[in-house]
Amino acid sequence: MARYAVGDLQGCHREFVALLERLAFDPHRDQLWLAGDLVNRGPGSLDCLREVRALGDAARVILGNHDLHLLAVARGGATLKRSDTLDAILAAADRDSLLDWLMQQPLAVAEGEQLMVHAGILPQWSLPLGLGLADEVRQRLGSEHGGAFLEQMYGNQPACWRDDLDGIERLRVIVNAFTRMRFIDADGCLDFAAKEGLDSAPRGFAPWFSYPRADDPQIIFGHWAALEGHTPGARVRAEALDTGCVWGGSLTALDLDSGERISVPSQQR
Ligand SMILES: Nc1ncnc2c1ncn2[C@@H]1O[C@H](COP(=O)(O)OP(=O)(O)OP(=O)(O)OP(=O)(O)OC[C@H]2O[C@@H](n3cnc4c(N)ncnc43)[C@H](O)[C@@H]2O)[C@@H](O)[C@H]1O
Repeated sequence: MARYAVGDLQGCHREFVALLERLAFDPHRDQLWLAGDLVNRGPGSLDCLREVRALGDAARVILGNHDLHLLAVARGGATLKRSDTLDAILAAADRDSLLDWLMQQPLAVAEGEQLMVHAGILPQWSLPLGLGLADEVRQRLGSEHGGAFLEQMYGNQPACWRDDLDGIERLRVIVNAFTRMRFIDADGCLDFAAKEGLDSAPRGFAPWFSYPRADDPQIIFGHWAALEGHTPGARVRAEALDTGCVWGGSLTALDLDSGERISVPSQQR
């Protein structure tokens, strides 16, 4: 059995198919972890959703900010943005079953010492605490209050985690850390403005992976395309897998057992 993790698809369906072929991926035998952002910005979001869901138990999926945006538009009253490419999903005959499936996905997946998250994990969250917090969001999304939560999810405040946060403020920090984080300060407060390379760090902020942790999981993440798969200065075991397929880069898989990276070139642009 082979186990692979793949970075952000963002609707890069042709590249996804090419990558699975390249891996000789067999869903009866192998396992595929997907680091979130299956959809948006690329042209094949609907096909990506269908393809991943069809993998059944062979796929382990987490939610990224764009997946949550799709859910917020479909079920939380949020509006589409001009750059969104989600119309085909919203108009699809199987829309509801796809969205029901997506809504059940977690914010984190862990096996042994390996953790997969979309954006990252705050350095002050141990692995068990982080998994518990991710589960709080999963339970809310999967509950009868899931739609109400999606209506309140957007927002940048509070920017800092506190153990005593509760209600929507608590859930919002959890969502933002797991799905939108790039730069944080020494107190673990999130910046939401800088999206590009490491030299775009605001004063007093640094990449989340440059802060040491008390434990040492291997942290597999996507989200940050400008890293181009690299984590210079990391003080944790971090594997950046968003190699910017939708921006003309490549789609990358990490062999979770050997550490080998396998990429196919983007066909976008
Ligand atoms: N709780 C919540 N609150 C608020 N919003 C929420 C939310 N939950 C979900 N959302 C939603 O999240 C969605 C995305 O928000 P945005 O704010 O538009 O997304 P983003 O940070 O740009 O994220 P993205 O995932 O696209 O980043 P990427 O690194 O690929 O691209 C980032 C930049 O990197 C650049 N880039 C890519 N490759 C690069 C490279 N090699 N070098 C330099 N720059 C590169 C790109 O040009 C791009 O500008 C929105 O629809 C929003 O509604």
